[in-house]
Amino acid sequence: MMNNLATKMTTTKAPTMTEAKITARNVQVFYGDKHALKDVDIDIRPRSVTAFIGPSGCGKSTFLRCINRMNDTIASCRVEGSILIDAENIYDTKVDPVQLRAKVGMVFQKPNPFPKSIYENVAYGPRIHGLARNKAELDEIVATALQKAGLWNEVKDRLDAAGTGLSGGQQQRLCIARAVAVSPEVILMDEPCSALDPIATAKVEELIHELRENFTIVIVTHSMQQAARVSQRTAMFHLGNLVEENDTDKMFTNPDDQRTQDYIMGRFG
Ligand SMILES: Nc1ncnc2c1ncn2[C@@H]1O[C@H](COP(=O)(O)OP(=O)(O)OP(=O)(O)O)[C@@H](O)[C@H]1O
Repeated sequence: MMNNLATKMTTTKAPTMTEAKITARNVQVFYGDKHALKDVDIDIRPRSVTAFIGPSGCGKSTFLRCINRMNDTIASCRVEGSILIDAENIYDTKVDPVQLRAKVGMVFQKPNPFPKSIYENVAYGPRIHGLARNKAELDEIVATALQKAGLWNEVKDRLDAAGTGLSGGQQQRLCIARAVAVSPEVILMDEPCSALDPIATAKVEELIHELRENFTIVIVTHSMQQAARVSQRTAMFHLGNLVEENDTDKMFTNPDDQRTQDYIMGRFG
């Protein structure tokens, strides 16, 4: 027994701080006088999917937007505390939010392609960030991003067609291709499937599964089933507090916090 335990202890490496891709400490968010997020501490692991769950208004999207400083665009919003990505404080005055958002891409609830061609939707980011030296390189980046987003075969013969002419599910994968095209390290997804039908949802979930090999993904979802299907870690928010963060399997079978238990059993929210 002791031997088994000793073997387990030497072979199972405990997660350490250095393994975190994103480290948040004492994060507080205010909208004017409203204290929307209170004292959030979390370590988010690289190349894995972390799901944020919790009842409406608990602060999931607010915290997600802290990770690429999208809250900077809301005048009444104030963020305190620190968020490190690869040990760099993204709230440091030296950090350029535009560069940060290339490193930390975002996919929104409603697919929002630009009113331009499929090609231009994907090429826009790499072009403004100077990632291609010529048209051939840009073509390559666009094709690769569309392949990674699982959309290439459906659109390769009509790259000049309008992005807005695609189905909702295809538009969302186009937005994922747009995020992937600038080679981000983190992809934030705010309820990316809420406007999609079950088939399109399944495709996006499959895609999340594949993208996890190369990207750190954080997803806000109202669907417990989706969190269970796509994530390895789950964080539960309630009334502006992060009440529990755990392995997804444990979270949905034997959570530590009564509020998580009540939420996943549908007792509130
Ligand atoms: N732009 C804003 N201005 C003022 N208050 C806001 C703003 N955005 C969010 N809030 C408030 O902050 C709190 C957290 O909102 P947030 O959208 O982060 O919650 P959520 O958990 O993502 O909710 P939902 O699941 O409904 O999207 C809520 O009380 C909300 O009303």
